Amino acid sequence: MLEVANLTKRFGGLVAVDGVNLSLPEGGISALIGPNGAGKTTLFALITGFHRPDGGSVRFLGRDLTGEKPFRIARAGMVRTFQIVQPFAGQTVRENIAVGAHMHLADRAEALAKAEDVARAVGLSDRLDRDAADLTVAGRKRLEVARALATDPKLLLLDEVMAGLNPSEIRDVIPVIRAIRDRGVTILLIEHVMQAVMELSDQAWVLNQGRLIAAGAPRALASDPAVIEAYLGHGMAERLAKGAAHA
Ligand SMILES: Nc1ncnc2c1ncn2[C@@H]1O[C@H](COP(=O)(O)OP(=O)(O)OP(=O)(O)O)[C@@H](O)[C@H]1O
Repeated sequence: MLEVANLTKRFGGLVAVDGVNLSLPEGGISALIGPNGAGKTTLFALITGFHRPDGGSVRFLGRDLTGEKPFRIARAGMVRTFQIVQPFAGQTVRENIAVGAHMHLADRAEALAKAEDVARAVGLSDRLDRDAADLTVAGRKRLEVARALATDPKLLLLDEVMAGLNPSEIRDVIPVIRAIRDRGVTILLIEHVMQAVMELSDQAWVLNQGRLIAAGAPRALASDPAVIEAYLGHGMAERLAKGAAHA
């Protein structure tokens, strides 16, 4: 579905994304993980047109979308969410979601009806008439997902939708993401909450210092020495293994 080849982005002397190759099949949930500053959000921004790559290509459903504008990429069916949610204050939750629905629906009534359908899917039905600015952090995260979902994406890229949520809020969001997958939307998520990565994703890629260093089933990656070192520092895999042997 999504083919990323040799994708590269530099910020001055820093290579934030360094020759990344990634092939995402249609269906299911995949995760992109890695330590802070690894380049995950930059990779999302390159894929969805918010940054122009310095090299490499992005193909989606057989079309070359490299360097296209975000709006055109969204129209092609690939939409991202943002870590920092900025709802349109002074507008209701329903109106905020309808903004996404207008991507394909010119008619106001149809867009508002679509917003109601999407609000049900993300568990915001009871807050449709509230001012979006009054939502809690967890509510805003759901609103961000809803706005993206209202564009009818084929591939939804979720950037840390669980950041800032407490454990019970995280537990509540996991089935929402599964339900979106069950609607036929393919999902790629950036997530630091490992419990969620383990529960949700079929496969994961690990990014470190702009490079992909591992890929596979999330449980296998958790014991991969290269992944442990990326998160905890050089030599940690060996020290952990010795510790386990002595225990
Ligand atoms: N617009 C920018 N200008 C300059 N440097 C940037 C810019 N955006 C990101 N960077 C740098 O690129 C690197 C990768 O950042 P990025 O936000 O993609 O990482 P990340 O893996 O998403 O991190 P986190 O998990 O903390 O969100 C970092 O060193 C960051 O400081």
